[in-house]
Amino acid sequence: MEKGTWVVKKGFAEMFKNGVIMDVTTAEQAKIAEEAGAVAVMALERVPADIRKAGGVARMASISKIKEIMEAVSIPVMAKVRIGHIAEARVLEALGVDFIDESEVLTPADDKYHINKHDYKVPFVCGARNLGEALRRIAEGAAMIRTKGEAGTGNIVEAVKHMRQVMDEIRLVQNMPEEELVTYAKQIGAPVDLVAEVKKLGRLPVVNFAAGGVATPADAALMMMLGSDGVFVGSGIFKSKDPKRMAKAIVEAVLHYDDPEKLVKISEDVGEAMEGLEIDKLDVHLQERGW
Ligand SMILES: O=C(CO)[C@H](O)[C@H](O)COP(=O)(O)O
Repeated sequence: MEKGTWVVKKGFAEMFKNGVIMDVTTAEQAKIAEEAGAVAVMALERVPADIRKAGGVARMASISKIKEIMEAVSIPVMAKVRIGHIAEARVLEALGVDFIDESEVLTPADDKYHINKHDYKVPFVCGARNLGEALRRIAEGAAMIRTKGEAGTGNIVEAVKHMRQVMDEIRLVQNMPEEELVTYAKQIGAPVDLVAEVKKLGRLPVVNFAAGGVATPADAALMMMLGSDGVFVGSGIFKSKDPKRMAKAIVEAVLHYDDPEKLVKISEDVGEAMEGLEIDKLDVHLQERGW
C-alpha cells in the first residue's frame, strides 16, 4: 500500500488503539516505556510538567535527542512540533519519525494557522477540546485526535471535561435531524461533510485518545471508561516516584479498565504519583493554544 495516503495514515493510528503512548526525554526513558508495553513513545526535550516549570519558548526536540530515542527502541517514535511550524514538520518528516504531534504543549509558531497536514506523508495527531476543534484538525489532515486536558498538572479534571464534551457533541449529532446539520456545523466551525460523517459513524472518523493530566492507573482507566481509544501520558510517569512501575501499571489499567478487581491489583504498589496542580492557580493554560 502506498505510504502517506489517508487510508494508511488513519489505519496506522488505529493500530495504537487500547494502548498507551508515553512522552520520553532520553533513550533510557524510551526503553522503560517499551518494556512497560507502551505502543509508541513521544520524543521531547522535557515532559510537560518541566516545560511548565521552565517557562520560555518550548520547541521541537533536538535532532540528536530524537535520533537517540529512535535508535533505542523498536516501537514507533512520535515527536512534537509547534502549532503552525511547517519547517519543524518537514525536518521531522525527513528524519523519519513515525508520527508528528502538532502540539499546544510547545509554544505556537503561528497564531492563526495550523499545518496543512494533508501535504505530508507522515501522519499527524492534534489536540482538541470539543467536536468543532477536532473536526477542524481532521479537515487539515490529522489522522488522530487527542483531547487536550491540561498537560503537566497531574490533574485529570480537564481531560475529563474535554472527553465528555466531545462525546456529548457526538451524541447530539447522532440524534440530530439531517436538516439541522448545516447550521450546527456552522455553529461549531466544522466542515459539514465531517459532521455528517460523525452522525453516520457515531464517533470521530479517526481514533481519539485522551491526554493531559493522567497521573495514576485509575486516571487512565477513567479516560477509557469515558470512551477514549487510548491514552497519552508524560509527566504522570516520569515525575512519579517509580516510573517503571507506574508505566507498567498505566498500560495494564488501559487494557483492563472495565475490570475493577484487576484494577485493584494494578493500582497496588505503584509508588507515589506525581504532585498535582490546581487548574485555577495556573499561570498558563496550555489547552487554550490552537484555533
Ligand atoms: O503533550 C502531549 C500530547 O501532545 C502529552 O503526551 C500529554 O499531553 C502529556 O501530558 P502529561 O504530562 O500531563 O501526561
